[in-house]
Amino acid sequence: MASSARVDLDGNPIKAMTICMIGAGGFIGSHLCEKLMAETPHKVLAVDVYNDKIKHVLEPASLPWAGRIQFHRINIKNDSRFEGLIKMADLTINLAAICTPADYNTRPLDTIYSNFIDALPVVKYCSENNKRLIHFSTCEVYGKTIGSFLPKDSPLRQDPAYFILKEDASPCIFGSIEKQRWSYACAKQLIERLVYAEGAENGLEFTIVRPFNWIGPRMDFIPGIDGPSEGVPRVLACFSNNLLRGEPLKLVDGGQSQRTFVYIKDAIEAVLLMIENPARANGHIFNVGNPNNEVTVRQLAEMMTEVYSKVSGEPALEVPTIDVSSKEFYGEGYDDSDKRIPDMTIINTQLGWNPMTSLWDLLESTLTYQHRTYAEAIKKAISKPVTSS
Ligand SMILES: NC(=O)c1ccc[n+]([C@@H]2O[C@H](COP(=O)([O-])OP(=O)(O)OC[C@H]3O[C@@H](n4cnc5c(N)ncnc54)[C@H](O)[C@@H]3O)[C@@H](O)[C@H]2O)c1
Ligand SMILES: O=c1ccn([C@@H]2O[C@H](COP(=O)(O)OP(=O)(O)O[C@H]3OC[C@@H](O)[C@H](O)[C@H]3O)[C@@H](O)[C@H]2O)c(=O)[nH]1
Repeated sequence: MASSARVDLDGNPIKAMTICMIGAGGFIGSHLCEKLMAETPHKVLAVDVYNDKIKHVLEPASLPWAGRIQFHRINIKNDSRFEGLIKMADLTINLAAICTPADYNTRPLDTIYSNFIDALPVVKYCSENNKRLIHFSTCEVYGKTIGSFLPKDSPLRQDPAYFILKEDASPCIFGSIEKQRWSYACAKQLIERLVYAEGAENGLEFTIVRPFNWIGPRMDFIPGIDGPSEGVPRVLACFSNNLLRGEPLKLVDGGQSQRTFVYIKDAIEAVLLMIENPARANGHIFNVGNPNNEVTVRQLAEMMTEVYSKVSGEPALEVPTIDVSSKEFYGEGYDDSDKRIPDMTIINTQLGWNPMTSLWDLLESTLTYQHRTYAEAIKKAISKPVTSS
């Protein structure tokens, strides 16, 4: 429940604010809207082209927070009405982006436009109107680790100095231009530099967030159910789809890449701290991830298979995974980040935030949600007779 006695990390009362949230209808936006409505007195001007994932927060009118959230169906690419919303707000949060790897090498122009060009007016309007901005970047701006360039048997590969990713020290290492996978990371890096420069030269109050694989309910879509049958979402949804359909999980290039996964609900706590502690968050770039939840993609597949069997009551497949090449799975121009462990010093020091949820626990709650939400629809889709055209 919203309460007027809420205080920030320095003990000062938190004043209710109006937040313009662009990309509010997506995975992260939906969780942030829920949190802001259920636990704070803030108002949200929610901007997106879709609202399916936040319908339950917008309706019915009897919701306890009705009147504190408004949905504006605006495509920021070609509709400048959002400038008015930024002017009405105290803070703008920009989440809008194309952010699925299957798009980076196959739709590089859309990817670059979405992550750089379309974000430009948001930064400009915030700067010109002296409005605070929280901009969502990505851990992909780090690209590959320095350690990945060392010989395979080099003992230095075990040295954290060669793989831990630090906001203020690590370089951004991308592949060649033909590896169009990096179109996204490069566009995100340039918009980060622009936001930073607006802060340095024009006094823009900004915070940049670098999410490290946030996962949980409502992430992306299940192909053929609530998204295109040929679509390729991020790994959580790809593997969920395989499990729901009783198919082996596809391991790209052997599933050797490593990731750290953080539960969306933990990560949202970090974002709320940024929102409500501007003095501690402004001018900073924050890694937001869980360094304790590191696995290879192969280990993730094995764990998801075990957890899904537990929550669905269905036996695991005898052959739970198959290998596919990245060219076959993603097409020409794909490349990968080898390893992503966030350094947590800055977010610990500034905001005292630490993630709480283990990978097993977050998969258990997420796959319970996936099973409850999609199992029936998948059963129906599979049992439909194939019609010849
Ligand atoms: N989920 C993660 O782990 C993760 C990791 C790194 C970075 N990020 C970043 O966080 C942000 C949000 O990610 P997400 O996982 O919620 O993705 P998402 O795709 O679920 O959400 C993005 C939302 O932005 C909206 N959008 C895109 N273009 C728009 C436009 N032109 N006008 C209006 N709305 C538009 C989409 O409709 C979508 O609802 C992105 O900037 C992404 O790059 C996310
Ligand atoms: O079915 C699949 C899907 C994916 N994968 C692999 O799983 C790993 C993770 O893939 P994801 O689709 O979750 O995406 P990545 O972690 O590579 O990038 C993500 O990172 C941070 C954000 O900016 C973006 O949301 C996205 O770019 C990759 O190595 C990918 O090749 C599989 O092995 N099988």
